[in-house]
Amino acid sequence: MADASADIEKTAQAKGKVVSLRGLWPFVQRQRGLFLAWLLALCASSAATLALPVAVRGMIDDGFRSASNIDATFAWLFAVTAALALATAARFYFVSLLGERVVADLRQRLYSHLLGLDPAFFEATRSGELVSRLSADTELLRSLVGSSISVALRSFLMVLGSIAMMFVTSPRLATYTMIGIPLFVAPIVIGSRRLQKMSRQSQDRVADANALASEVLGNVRTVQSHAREPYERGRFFDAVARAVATARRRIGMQAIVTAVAITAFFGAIIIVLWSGAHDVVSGRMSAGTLGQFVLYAMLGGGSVGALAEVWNDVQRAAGGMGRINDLLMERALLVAPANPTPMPLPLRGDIRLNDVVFHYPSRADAPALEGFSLHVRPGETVALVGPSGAGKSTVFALLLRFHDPQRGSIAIDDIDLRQLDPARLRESIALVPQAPTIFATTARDNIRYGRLEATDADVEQAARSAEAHDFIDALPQKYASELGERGARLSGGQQQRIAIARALLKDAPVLLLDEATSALDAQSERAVQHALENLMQGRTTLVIAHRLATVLKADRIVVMDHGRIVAEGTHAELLAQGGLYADLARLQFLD
Ligand SMILES: Nc1ncnc2c1ncn2[C@@H]1O[C@H](COP(=O)(O)OP(=O)(O)OP(=O)(O)O)[C@@H](O)[C@H]1O
Repeated sequence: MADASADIEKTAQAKGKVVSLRGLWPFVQRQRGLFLAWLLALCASSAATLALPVAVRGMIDDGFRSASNIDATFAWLFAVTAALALATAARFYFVSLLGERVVADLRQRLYSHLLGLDPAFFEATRSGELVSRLSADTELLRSLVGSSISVALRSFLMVLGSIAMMFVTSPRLATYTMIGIPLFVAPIVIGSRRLQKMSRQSQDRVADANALASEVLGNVRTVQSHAREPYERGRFFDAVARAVATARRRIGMQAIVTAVAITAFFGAIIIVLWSGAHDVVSGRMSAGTLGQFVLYAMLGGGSVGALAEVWNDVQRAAGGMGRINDLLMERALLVAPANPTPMPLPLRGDIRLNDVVFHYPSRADAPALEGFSLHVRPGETVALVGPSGAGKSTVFALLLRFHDPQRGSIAIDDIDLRQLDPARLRESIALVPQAPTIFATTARDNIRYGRLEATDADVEQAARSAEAHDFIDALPQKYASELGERGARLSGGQQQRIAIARALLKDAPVLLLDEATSALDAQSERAVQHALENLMQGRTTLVIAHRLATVLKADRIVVMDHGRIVAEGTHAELLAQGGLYADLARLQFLD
């Protein structure tokens, strides 16, 4: 949690190669109309800006000669200003909308791409990281397309236009200005580089403090149970103080750079004015022309500044796009074959694991299943028991085709899972996990997750069979009550019954049940057990068993250890054999 928030803040500062932004082009192309409208408005507003100094010269040189001249030049000035206002408004509108649309499109595509990736990908990637790609990085791109690129291109046009117009206005002054520029710009560039580094350090310090706060607040019970509030307060205060100290150095540097920039900018203009004033006095140049030149110089200088400022944003957005590109390049491996075998209807629910060898991608040295073979007949209930890490959950993961085994095969109704479309396969299997997910929505929609088209009556029917109806009915808004973090909190047993109701609605022929290890009170236990019996009726069931009642009811018990089956039989047979099962039973079921 702490890591994730620090990641979000730190990665958002990282810069990337500007070529990564090429990945954005297809998204911009899909908004061709808006893009062209923006370009047109951009050209119009740039032309109007560049026309302003010319209008000002007309005003200075001719405007004061007669009343009619005054009216004409001021009308011209007004027209240019009006054109500038209109074109700027249009540019702002088109480019902001372009930014919103491009990023909405990118977000949607990225999200649906992520949903299609393999479970193995999600095991290796933290969800906080993905959320940061979807939020912080796309936000960077929104401000890039919606503003920075526009500012960059406009400033670029302004720099080119101003330089050209400076040469048109006074080649001599323009040449001097060009020669003088590097002398003024060099200290600013050097200062800005240092400033950037300091600003990164300062952001890192802030991120450190935030990461610390998020870790402590996320685990506040542990902190309070150790009475470590003063200690944590001290740590946070130190972290904040470090952030302020770094920020102070940055602020000092920024003040100096600003002073140098102002001196360089206005100093240069004063020098140009001074030299131009001599030209005006000696009659080589009109006062209006000098005014025009100075305005172009200011426009050009200001635009260089804007370009430098925005360049930082462009590089940061490039970093974001690079990371998004990497995600978009991820390919799912567990996809449906070109011609998937259709799921048999009705599915009998015959399951066969044949000499399966499997290790998780991140654990090549440690096989989770080693030569594992199991046949579960249609309608049979098989209980998997074994110590922690024996490979029980892995059997479930392989049956759902979250991974493919490295050796051996897995078949349902004698069809190899690899010949099926994974989505169709998963529709035929209901999983009731140990800690079910309760979404932040109503109780009704939480159950309906099992079958989206189920009617309210179906949902209630499922809830009754899952022994969930009574407690839902007792909630303030009954089935319309919000659950999840901000809604009504449910007990472990109640959550399980919601999951059981979901599985009942799904009505899949194969059931994978991971019993909760945490003990429920006797009443909840009975309710859950009863709900499960309703659910298991007529389905092929594999259950990771932690309760005596479950193993007693199972047709067969399979004892696993180190990824292998070490014993098989009924409870009584296995107890009689002694060994691992007898030990486990003593610890788990019979205490
Ligand atoms: N996503 C994963 N990535 C890497 N290794 C994993 C992963 N999940 C499980 N393992 C490893 O695979 C082995 C089998 O784990 P599995 O979760 O199947 O055991 P289990 O019998 O279900 O244990 P428990 O009863 O504690 O849930 C263990 O050694 C475990 O560390």
